[in-house]
Amino acid sequence: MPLVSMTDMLRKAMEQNYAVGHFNLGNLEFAQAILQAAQEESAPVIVAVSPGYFHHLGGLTVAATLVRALIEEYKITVPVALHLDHGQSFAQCLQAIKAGFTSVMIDASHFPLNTNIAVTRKVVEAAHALGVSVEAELGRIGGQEDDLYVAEPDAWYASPEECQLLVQETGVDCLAPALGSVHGLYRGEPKLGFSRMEQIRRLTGVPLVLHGGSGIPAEQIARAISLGTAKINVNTENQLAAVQAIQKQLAEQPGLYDPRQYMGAAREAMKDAVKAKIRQFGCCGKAERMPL
Ligand SMILES: O=C(O)C[C@@H](O)[C@H](O)C(=O)COP(=O)(O)O
Ligand SMILES: [Zn+2]
Repeated sequence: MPLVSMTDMLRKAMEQNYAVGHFNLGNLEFAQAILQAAQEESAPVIVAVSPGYFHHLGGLTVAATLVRALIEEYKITVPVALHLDHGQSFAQCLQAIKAGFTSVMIDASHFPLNTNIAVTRKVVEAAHALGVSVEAELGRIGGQEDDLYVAEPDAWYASPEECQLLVQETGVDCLAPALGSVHGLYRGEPKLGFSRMEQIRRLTGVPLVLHGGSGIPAEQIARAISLGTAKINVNTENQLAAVQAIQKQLAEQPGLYDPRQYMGAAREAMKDAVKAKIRQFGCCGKAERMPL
């Protein structure tokens, strides 16, 4: 089955009130777990690679080749989009497209709005000419730069009017507005900006993306989906599932050294974690089967 862009899968998700899971690729076992879970749940899925992992994975071409090979080997028939996560520049987005990615995110959110619009528009023009979907970001999603947000609390929540302008001026396929979610573990209860989310959905009309999808309570996920969130990014929960499974194996068998055993346990734990997210997002059974 060929890889597909995110455009149709996200439009359908928004119309039918569910979200497609975006899961980041950390190594071989992540790829295996994500693809097998999606296939077993009959769900479209987004496999994502962020720049911090390029070196670890051996580069973008290795990541793309790995995903394509596993799709063929496992006879995956659900739609799979291969997505560049948090792309940092026009050049990096082109590099991903050249490597075979079918979707890119251009994260120009740290620039002033005009520059964000200009960079995003350039990526959209190049990507759309090749049938590749584009995600943009506005505002700043917390995580490693938490101190910045203490100094600039408004940056946690994107302005609906600026989101409208960004979408109108660029033609992006989906938008990740900062709405109080953070990457990694939450310190306390997440406080998503639902009224802004509703306004942004109304003003932009595009599927919305929720970054920092790990650790958000189920009722907030359901509410976000009801307000137009059609893509939810998850990484930390899969990483935790993997490391906890490895720790358990090693605690039970301290002399263990065969990676098939401890990495196999990690893969099974991630597969269960991905399946649970797919079900929580209402995406189970939503795949239109693709030809092999
Ligand atoms: O960790 C990465 O490199 C990717 C993440 O930024 C991803 O885009 C994301 O939003 C996942 O958030 P998490 O579930 O809080 O790790
Ligand atoms: Zn993210």
